[in-house]
Amino acid sequence: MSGVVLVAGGAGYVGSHVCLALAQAGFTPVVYDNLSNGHAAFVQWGALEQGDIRDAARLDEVIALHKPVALLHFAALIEVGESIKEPGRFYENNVAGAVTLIEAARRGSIECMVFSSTCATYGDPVRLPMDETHPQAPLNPYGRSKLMIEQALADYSTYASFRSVCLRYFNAAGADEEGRIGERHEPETHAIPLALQTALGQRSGFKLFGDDYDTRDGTAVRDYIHVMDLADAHVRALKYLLDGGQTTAFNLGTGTGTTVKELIEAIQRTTNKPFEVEIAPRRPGDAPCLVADNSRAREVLGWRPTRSLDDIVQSAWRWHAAEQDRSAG
Ligand SMILES: NC(=O)c1ccc[n+]([C@@H]2O[C@H](COP(=O)([O-])OP(=O)(O)OC[C@H]3O[C@@H](n4cnc5c(N)ncnc54)[C@H](O)[C@@H]3O)[C@@H](O)[C@H]2O)c1
Ligand SMILES: O=c1ccn([C@@H]2O[C@H](COP(=O)(O)OP(=O)(O)O[C@H]3O[C@H](CO)[C@@H](O)[C@H](O)[C@H]3O)[C@@H](O)[C@H]2O)c(=O)[nH]1
Repeated sequence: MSGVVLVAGGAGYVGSHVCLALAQAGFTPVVYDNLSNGHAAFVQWGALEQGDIRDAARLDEVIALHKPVALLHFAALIEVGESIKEPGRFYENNVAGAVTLIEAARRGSIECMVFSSTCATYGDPVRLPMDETHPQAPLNPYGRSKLMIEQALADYSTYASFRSVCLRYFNAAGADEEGRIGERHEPETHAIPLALQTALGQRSGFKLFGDDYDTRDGTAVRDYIHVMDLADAHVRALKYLLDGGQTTAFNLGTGTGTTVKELIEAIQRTTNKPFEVEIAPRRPGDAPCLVADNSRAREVLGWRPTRSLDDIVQSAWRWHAAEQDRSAG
């Protein structure tokens, strides 16, 4: 399969890795990004069209120019803490922006889209691992903004023949194995980059948020999934839709949980640089344990995560160490 695909938010962390996988699979990604949190240097596998998803006229222009066959939508504000402080920005960008984008796609005769959703739409687990039928009760405006678009997409499918796949990522992590792109969020709030920056001496210590959870070592459990495994799932979801597949959602996680302590051990082993870990209070809004049941993506998309936690940490370490060298040079 081939064709031009519009990648909204493709200059960001996950979107740029998906562009790499799309190009490897024979597609032509065109990135549409306002560069608010993205990086022009991450756009290496197709054109960059600068623009905002809330700008209908600019979207019409770009879609008319490139005539994409499908849309992949990553463009969003992503920081949970910020969403609690400024919910309106999240509803404006992630909800109103997504609707503007979907409407532009429909005007441009695009019939389907892949949407970046999140396990944060589930909220506190009522059973583990979580499958796609798990109740969705987000704990914060970020998660709710994503759930609202999932619900809008269900209506677009039922009433407007606009099909979609919602991909509910668990914890995206790691980097392109060749070190061309990686995770660069500003400010950074994710555990792996923060710990690696601590190992590099860029931060004085790592704060571990809570060691009093009801888990095997008291620290929170997450399902870390390699960003290139995520990218592979996007290519499969796109092909599924282009083959006429119906609207649905898939969990993207490995099915294996890792505690924060285990994660820090893996990072110290790989980097061989011990660093100080301070036990801090729980971070508000954090669930004790989030682990995916990924059976549906395995069965319907034929997807299998192939990279381990060590692969995640090693690829991320290479990227962060090279970033440090780049900024020093
Ligand atoms: N990183 C994770 O662990 C994770 C987990 C679950 C879901 N997600 C979802 O995946 C997607 C990508 O996340 P990421 O980590 O790559 O984030 P990111 O911030 O690196 O990428 C988001 C991109 O969207 C762009 N963008 C934001 N608002 C825009 C707008 N109004 N118009 C145009 N471009 C805009 C940013 O400039 C950035 O390039 C997001 O939708 C996020 O909610 C991420
Ligand atoms: O300095 C830190 C940072 C994180 N953690 C812990 O490490 C784990 C992972 O945290 P993080 O990397 O911040 O990811 P999550 O908060 O698990 O991921 C959320 O954040 C994403 C937004 O980027 C959402 O999309 C995901 O769905 C959502 O689960 C959690 O238990 C945190 O409490 C620490 O102990 N210290």
